[in-house]
Amino acid sequence: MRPKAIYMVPYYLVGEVSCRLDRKHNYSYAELVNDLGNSITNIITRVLLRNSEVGLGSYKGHYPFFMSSGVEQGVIDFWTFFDDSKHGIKKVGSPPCIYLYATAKDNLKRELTVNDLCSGVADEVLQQRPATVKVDKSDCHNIQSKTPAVDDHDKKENLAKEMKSRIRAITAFAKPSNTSTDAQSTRNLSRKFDIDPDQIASMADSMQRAMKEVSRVKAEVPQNSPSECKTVFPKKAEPTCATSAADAEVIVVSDEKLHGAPTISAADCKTVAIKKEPLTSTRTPKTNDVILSGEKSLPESASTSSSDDEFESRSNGPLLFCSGNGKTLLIHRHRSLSSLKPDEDAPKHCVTALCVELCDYTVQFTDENEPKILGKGAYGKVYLGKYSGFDVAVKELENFRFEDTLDIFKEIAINDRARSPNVANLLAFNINEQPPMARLLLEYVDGAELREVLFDVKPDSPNLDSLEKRISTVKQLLAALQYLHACEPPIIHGDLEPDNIMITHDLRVKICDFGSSRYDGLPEQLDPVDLPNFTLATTIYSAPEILLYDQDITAKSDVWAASCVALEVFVRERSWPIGENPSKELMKKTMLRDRSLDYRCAPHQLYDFLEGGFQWRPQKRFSAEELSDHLQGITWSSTD
Ligand SMILES: Nc1ncnc2c1ncn2[C@@H]1O[C@H](COP(=O)(O)OP(=O)(O)OP(=O)(O)O)[C@@H](O)[C@H]1O
Repeated sequence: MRPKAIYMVPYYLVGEVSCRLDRKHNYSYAELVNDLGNSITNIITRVLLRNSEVGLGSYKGHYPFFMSSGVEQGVIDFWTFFDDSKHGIKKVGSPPCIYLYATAKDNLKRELTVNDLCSGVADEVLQQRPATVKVDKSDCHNIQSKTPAVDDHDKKENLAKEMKSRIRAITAFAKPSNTSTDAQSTRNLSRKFDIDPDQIASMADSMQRAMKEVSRVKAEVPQNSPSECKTVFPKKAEPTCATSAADAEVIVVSDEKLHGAPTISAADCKTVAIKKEPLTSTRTPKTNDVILSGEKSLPESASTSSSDDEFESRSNGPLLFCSGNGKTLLIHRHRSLSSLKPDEDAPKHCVTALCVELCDYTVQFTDENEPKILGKGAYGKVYLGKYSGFDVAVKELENFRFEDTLDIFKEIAINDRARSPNVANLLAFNINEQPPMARLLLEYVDGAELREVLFDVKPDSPNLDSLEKRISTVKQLLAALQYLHACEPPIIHGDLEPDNIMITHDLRVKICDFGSSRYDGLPEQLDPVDLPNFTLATTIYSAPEILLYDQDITAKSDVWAASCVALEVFVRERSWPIGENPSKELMKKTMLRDRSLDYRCAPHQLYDFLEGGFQWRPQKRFSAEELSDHLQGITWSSTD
């Protein structure tokens, strides 16, 4: 039997780094960080943390991805893991393998695959001085074709040995206990491996930090986590700003504070400093924002310091879940906070927060000992779960093909980024390749689908029995849409319909299911939706350009769908009178015949609003913002 060879290749560079998700889609580092980046970098980090014991030779997860161990101003340290026994080096290159695309300072641009790393091409590339090598991006592909296939077992073993010896040498050099990291030993190592001494010093520095992080994570990840990974969440995502978990009971720091402070002390934890910046359509989230969500908004009065006594006597459950920029925060229930009433109208403060906590969830069972199912979708079921005492929704996606993993990453990345009070926010996730299973832990929406609220009312469903409630529902829906479209890059939901919109018992709107979403305006090759197996669902909420002309979803097609939903909310009838699931052909025929929906049964004040939303040509159609403004401007009389 072949020995199970697991290699970890430390790979360092100073400069930009980008990664590509498959052969076709390149992501520059800037895009990685600013657009998909926060999510993707962190997703990968999280996957690895959750599915693996990180450290030399102990990767047990299924993803031959790299792990970012902290990004600081253009310097990224990461390791590449690949598991020879599971995927084989030959497998490298088939999606969803992540390629590393190294761009050292100045003009050195080379695409590196794991194959390259293994065969030494990476080292060659890295050894070339950025200033003296100018490689055009178009050359990237050549590297791959020039790279010899590493099929031969002995050859792989030799490469592995070589890699390991390098790792050992640099690791020994970088060990915190090694006091001989002087100029001489740097020179020795530099000669031995033919690497620039400055680079050696920076590698050693990175390595030291990385090793510290690895030991910390290793100590924190429970032993049984890799196989039973469903309950494991990362402890901490941002080593450079980290504090110890013990300090992390209540940490909400303002942007300024986080940026200015390399560490957060226990004293900071006792101070809840809220950055008072409400999220509006014009104020889209910034990279470091974390938007409070969860059970309660943190009321303004919480921004005062609390006494030590109170701090000590907090109870166990987290008060708020925050996540964003890879940092997930559980702010624990604090006596002084928990006694406060939730402030319905509190602005959704943007705060920067850090520290995530290792946490478990369990699925909740009915009296008949069956898991409580909240809903079903195309891929799997959504269960009611419990997480640190709080109800959560656990969306399980099963039996997807390995190639579908990218789609799932996309849903996760977008859901993670789409943080709004009117979105069912993503709290955590994990992905298992074998058996194929992805779990998204979402904020639980205690209510019902809008479809049920409108068309299948149950006695305990939230109800929209007054005009005021219906107006508020549509306003919230448009606010959510406006927010998504104002993100940078804009997020297109792509599947707005009453099944994917939930209404809580206190009549808050929460948009779910980002499975069909995409980022708008990214060039085609950057768009993760542009995958071979991606098909757009057409429903009675599809805009004409999608249904009739097979165009891509856009912000304007979301507006069409939202207008259909708005009409349904107001008239409590299906927008198109052709049943719930008409065939595509019937839909097309009806749309071509009628050209527009009949909205004469809606309140007359809404005619202009609906006309704006149902403009046939997307260019003429209102934006979510215009629609929202229009609705705000309508005056209703008491008899309406
Ligand atoms: N956060 C949540 N809280 C409560 N219920 C939820 C939540 N998320 C989803 N559900 C329920 O589960 C159902 C299916 O969820 P969702 O639409 O996200 O799954 P899906 O597999 O993506 O579905 P689709 O087939 O539409 O793609 C929803 O319609 C809703 O009833």
